[in-house]
Amino acid sequence: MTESSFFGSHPQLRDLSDVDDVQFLDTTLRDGEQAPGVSLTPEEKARIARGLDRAEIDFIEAGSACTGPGERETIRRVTDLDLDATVTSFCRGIENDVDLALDCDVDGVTIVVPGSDKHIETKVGTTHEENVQNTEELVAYAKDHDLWVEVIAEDGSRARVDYLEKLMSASMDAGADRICYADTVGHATPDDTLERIEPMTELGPTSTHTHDDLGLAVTNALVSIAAGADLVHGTINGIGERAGNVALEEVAIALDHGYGVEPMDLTEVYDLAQLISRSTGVPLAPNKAVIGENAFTHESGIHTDGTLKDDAMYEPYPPEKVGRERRLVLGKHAGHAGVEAALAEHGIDADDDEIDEVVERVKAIGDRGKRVTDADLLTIAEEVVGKDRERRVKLLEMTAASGSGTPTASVRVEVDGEERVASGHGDGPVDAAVSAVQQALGHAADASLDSYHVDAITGSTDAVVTVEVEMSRGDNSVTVAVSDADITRASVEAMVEAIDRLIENEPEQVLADD
Ligand SMILES: CC(=O)SCCNC(=O)CCNC(=O)[C@H](O)C(C)(C)COP(=O)(O)OP(=O)(O)OC[C@H]1O[C@@H](n2cnc3c(N)ncnc32)[C@H](O)[C@@H]1OP(=O)(O)O
Repeated sequence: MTESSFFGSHPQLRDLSDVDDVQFLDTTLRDGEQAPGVSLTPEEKARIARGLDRAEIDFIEAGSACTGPGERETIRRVTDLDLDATVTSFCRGIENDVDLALDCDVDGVTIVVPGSDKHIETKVGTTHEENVQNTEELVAYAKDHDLWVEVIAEDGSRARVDYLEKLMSASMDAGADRICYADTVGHATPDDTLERIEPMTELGPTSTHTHDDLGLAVTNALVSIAAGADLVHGTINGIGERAGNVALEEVAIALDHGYGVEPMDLTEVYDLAQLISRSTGVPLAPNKAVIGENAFTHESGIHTDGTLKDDAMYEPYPPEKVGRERRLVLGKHAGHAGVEAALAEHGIDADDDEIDEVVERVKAIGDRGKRVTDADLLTIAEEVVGKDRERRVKLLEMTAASGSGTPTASVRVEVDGEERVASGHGDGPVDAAVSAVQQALGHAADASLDSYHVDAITGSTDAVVTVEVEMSRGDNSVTVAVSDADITRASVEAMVEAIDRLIENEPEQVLADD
């Protein structure tokens, strides 16, 4: 935390560390779902809403009731959950939209009315005066129906400042609980934000809704709070229209780490981010703050060495703060300290010269543009340390069939020198083959598949694919990558090799035919 605050030194801004409470309105289920191609089922929305509630998010915008009966069913699934959060629906400045929201039993509505000339005249086709009057009537109508009401002036960042004040002031006078500044198209600089939101905060409780088209969504949210806003709209993972909404986890960590303000339970955020990514099909960028795969992963030798000496050497805050763990991985940039630590983790003793030899070979794999898996490291280490290793489990043969019927597969494996044959079925050929392997291996296959990742090396249908799996059994975990033109074969080979590694030091009985 800083001694003298940049924000606090500006006459119109408050010091963020003096802010008592900032609330969040999560709109992942509404604005987030507006990201092209995203559509959530009622079950998915309910699961995400429960996660948001666990993370102590204050408001959940569950959708836009006006969208249609399917959307209303998803909103009802959320309102039925009886969450601690206040559940809202987006409504246009239309009475019927409020009625449709009421049908979904929401606690409140965000009423979105046009704010800029463009939105008033060209989009909605009304006048400035009529827009104010309509807004007043709608707020009164929603309040008469016991709803919590926030009025959002759409495209507020391109609105005329005097008109924005007039519209927002009329909304508060009509009984709105809060008003919201919206940088709908992500056009605003911090100066634009301050110019518009500061007078709004004089009128009543003010929220801020920022988008990331200029990469300024977090900055503008922070400027808004410093100018007096006390509620931030945003989405987890920053999904949303175009370049997305402000990522709530980024605002949360900036407030927490920088200013000691805790607007949500950040320890829940990583699980939530993954759930949302899986449900929406929008992958998490590896370099994304807080939730990206690389946010707490160190590969380069200098960083790994520093991190081994002091966890905080190359991290602004510990991963546990956001429900994550640190990972040290090996690659082209590895150094002696990182390799030594990785070998120790796998119980391999090597002297300094042997470690240096392993470093050289690890770098050679990296130089070929490849990731270095645990299996690569262990194979290199075994060669360098001169330890011969007998594989206990080998895949000898595999066939898989899929078509209009249930996918099936059969495998022939060698287990401690003995051949076994088994078959299985599943949701697809990979699933069927994995089931067959599990049949063949019995208890030895009691390992969990923690991650499964496929990369096509070339972009055509005859591409060689690399399947990378991470599997664990008890406290041990291992990553293995296998490349093959056949995705099923690569998947099964990778899993069999991972299991072989995991049971390496286990007694013979573990592979007994059971
Ligand atoms: C900033 C934002 O995120 S805006 C939210 C975006 N969300 C959505 O669009 C929700 C999903 N939308 C839908 O399912 C459909 O667009 C519906 C059901 C809402 C409307 O469908 P349609 O009646 O077919 O209208 P259409 O989509 O063609 O056009 C939108 C209408 O909403 C009107 N409208 C847009 N914003 C507002 C507003 N803030 N207040 C009042 N009316 C508005 C437009 O003027 C237009 O009406 P018009 O055809 O009379 O000119």
